[in-house]
Amino acid sequence: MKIHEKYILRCIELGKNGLGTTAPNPMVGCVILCDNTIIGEGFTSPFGGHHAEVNAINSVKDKSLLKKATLYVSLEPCSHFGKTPPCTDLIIKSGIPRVVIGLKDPHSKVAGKGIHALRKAGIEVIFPVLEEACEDHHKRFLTFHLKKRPYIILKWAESADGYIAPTSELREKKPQPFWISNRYSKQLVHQWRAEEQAILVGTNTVLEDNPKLNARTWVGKSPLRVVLDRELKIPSDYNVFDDSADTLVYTNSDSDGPKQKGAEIQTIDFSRKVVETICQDLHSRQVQSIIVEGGAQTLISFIKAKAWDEARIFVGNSEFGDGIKAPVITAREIEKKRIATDTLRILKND
Ligand SMILES: NC(=O)C1=CN([C@@H]2O[C@H](COP(=O)(O)OP(=O)(O)OC[C@H]3O[C@@H](n4cnc5c(N)ncnc54)[C@H](OP(=O)(O)O)[C@@H]3O)[C@@H](O)[C@H]2O)C=CC1
Ligand SMILES: Nc1c(N[C@@H]2O[C@H](COP(=O)(O)O)[C@@H](O)[C@H]2O)[nH]c(=O)[nH]c1=O
Ligand SMILES: [Zn+2]
Repeated sequence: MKIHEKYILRCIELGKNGLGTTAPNPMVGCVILCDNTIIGEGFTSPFGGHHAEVNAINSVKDKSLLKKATLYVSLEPCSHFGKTPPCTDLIIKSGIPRVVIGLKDPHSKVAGKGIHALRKAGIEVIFPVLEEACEDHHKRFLTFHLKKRPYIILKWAESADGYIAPTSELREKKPQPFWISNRYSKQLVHQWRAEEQAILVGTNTVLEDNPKLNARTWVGKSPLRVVLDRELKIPSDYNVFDDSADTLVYTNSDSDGPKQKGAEIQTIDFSRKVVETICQDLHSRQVQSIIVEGGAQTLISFIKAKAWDEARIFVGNSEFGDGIKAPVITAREIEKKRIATDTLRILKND
């Protein structure tokens, strides 16, 4: 591996520390190298805080070394005033002579302007380096800006014979999820929930499972719970309206419906292109990533609309024989691994 690639990879590793806290900012990583020694490192602080470049420069003890250092960063440094001043100004002021950038920023406020500002100041700029790996790392941010919708992760658990739920006779009367995957997978799902900004489920899933949809067995913020409820029939004492996370309800009903405590009720037209409408609305709310957790009808509507980027499928070891069929999906499998008794398959929609 070439030297620049090695340090851009390190930037990606550092950037991962920002997963779940930086959005709508990208989770950037930054390394400062002098005489083959790392003298500073940083990653994006939680939203509103410092960018990765600022944290990396601040971490350098002997600032005089910056005059002969190289700064590596996974995404083009910003050149505009957002919540914080432009990183390009700080890099130029610090006297760093060389900057290596993984990927150009697609954000209309940056898009090459950062590179231009650095070069104009006489800094040597090298880019792109490990562009594909940086694109993958910044997939949420890129999808949001380029496709004008959140990065969409479909997730479900299916039995060994391909069902997401058994027949209603097999289920208990009381609303609760019928578990297919094991408790290790369940905790992993809570980790995933803490990594994304929102989670969406269909009406039947809420009525039949009364799910909590939070990240209660993991550290971090629970996502915004997004619930489809065309006729506002979900009872207001259901778990999705508890105070463990915010909730947004998409409805077609202009009647007042039950008064869901604290939940935001958004009326949309359910008669056409529902998935596209939801994607647009979530984009306007600055939601950069969402997990769609089911049920089958909801997942299938996202698959049909080609509105998905990744599918994470747990396959359990029990067989149901009958029930609600899991969605059928064909895409490139990027990972397959065992989680105790479960198999986890991750597919990518290229
Ligand atoms: N194993 C697993 O991973 C999971 C299993 N499940 C199980 O799945 C079952 C529920 O699945 P399923 O019956 O398919 O129901 P869903 O949870 O997908 O809900 C379907 C309903 O949601 C509304 N809806 C969903 N998508 C759209 C859309 N694009 N446009 C308009 N309305 C939409 C409609 O309600 P309306 O008709 O009122 O307008 C529709 O009837 C439950 O038994 C649950 O336990 C659920 C999640 C995950
Ligand atoms: N049954 C099933 C899942 N079901 C999903 O999890 C939801 C319950 O979430 P919570 O109330 O927060 O625990 C449920 O409504 C459905 O969306 N998930 C899985 O990983 N494996 C499983 O076997
Ligand atoms: Zn910046």
